[in-house]
Amino acid sequence: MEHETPNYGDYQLEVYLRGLTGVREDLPFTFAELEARAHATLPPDIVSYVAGGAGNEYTQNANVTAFDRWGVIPRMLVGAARRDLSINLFGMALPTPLLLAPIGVIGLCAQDGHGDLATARAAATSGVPMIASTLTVDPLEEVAAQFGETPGFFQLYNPKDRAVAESFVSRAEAAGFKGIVVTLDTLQLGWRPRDLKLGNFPQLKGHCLANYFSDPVFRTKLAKPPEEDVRAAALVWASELSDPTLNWNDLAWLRSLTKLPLLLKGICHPEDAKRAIDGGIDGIYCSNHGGRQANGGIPAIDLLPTVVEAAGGAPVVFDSGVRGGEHIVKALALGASAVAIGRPYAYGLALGGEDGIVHVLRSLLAEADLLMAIDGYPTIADLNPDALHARA
Ligand SMILES: Cc1cc2nc3c(=O)[nH]c(=O)nc-3n(C[C@H](O)[C@H](O)[C@H](O)COP(=O)(O)O)c2cc1C
Ligand SMILES: CCCCC(=O)C(=O)O
Repeated sequence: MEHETPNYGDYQLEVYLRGLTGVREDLPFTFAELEARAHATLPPDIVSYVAGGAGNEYTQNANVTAFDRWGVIPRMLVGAARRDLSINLFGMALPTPLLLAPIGVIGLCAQDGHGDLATARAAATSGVPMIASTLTVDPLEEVAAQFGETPGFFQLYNPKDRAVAESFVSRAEAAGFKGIVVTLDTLQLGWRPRDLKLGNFPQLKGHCLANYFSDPVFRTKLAKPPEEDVRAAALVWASELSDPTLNWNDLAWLRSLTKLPLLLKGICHPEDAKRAIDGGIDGIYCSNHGGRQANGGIPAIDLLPTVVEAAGGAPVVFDSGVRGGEHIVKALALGASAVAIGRPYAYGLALGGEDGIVHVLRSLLAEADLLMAIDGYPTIADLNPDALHARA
């Protein structure tokens, strides 16, 4: 059978031959180096915001180390010369199992302050869909215009005023987004000591609110337009961004927002997953927000298997702690339908703009693909819990 996707591991050869292939030789190949160099490049308040997590960051760090509990069991001579990493998500044929997680300040990780547009272009180049945050620097229509053939998802923070939510979703539909992600774990902002210490919340300075400020329904709430008084507009935004009273009785209303595939982000309990699917939600997004929201939580990967089981075959997107190809392979083996990348691409953007994101994605895919080749799992369908050994 002819495989549609390339062997992503071939990036290794391109890198070795970089003098001939034009690969950027100045970009890192490990997360540790990516992070260290991005932190040295970005302004300190952005480093604090992107790198920081809730409390003493136990959950944030455990998200990553929890993957070490699992080992991929090598299988030999299974015929893994060609791999197929393609997936089908809500009827969309995607070349890879990756997505770009919504990152609210991604705009500010780019030198020109338009990182949303660079991310959208990287999505177009790589075929990895971007989940654009509500909190983009550029209006969602301008972000979507960069997607090319790659489908995009829009992430909604459900605002207090339902008319604002409806406005965002209808704008996203009109702009051509192919799915909506409603984030549930940020009804209140977490306790983030790094930012507290700096008195740092970028949005309160009016950063990354241009999409919000471009919304005609939101603008009706402002005494003066943001162009005249950005501080006052940011304060209205802060009070309106999220409805902390949202609850399961609102599920039917959430469902009624769109006919597009609808996912709920932040679901980590099997009963919540079941309730969402029973209520007509199309997919679950299992995530603990990278440990930025609640400290003392369980690493998200530990909760993925029961969420997958409860979702009963509905797609489950996973993020939180994915730093390398092995993490992608393990999340897929534990039942994720797709894996979203968070901080690594923000750092790739900081170091190399659109090229930096593409490099990070290609590196992650190469590492995952070579692991599947070497350990004998040629397709994503071959990855299941039997591929993993759990250390006690
Ligand atoms: C700087 C930053 C901003 C974020 N903004 C959003 C956002 O606007 N909406 C959202 O649903 N999640 C947001 N997230 C959470 C990510 O979508 C994702 O769940 C998280 O980054 C995964 O953790 P990891 O990056 O440690 O792998 C943000 C994460 C970071 C690091
Ligand atoms: C009010 C939430 C801001 C964006 C976000 O999700 C994050 O910083 O993690």
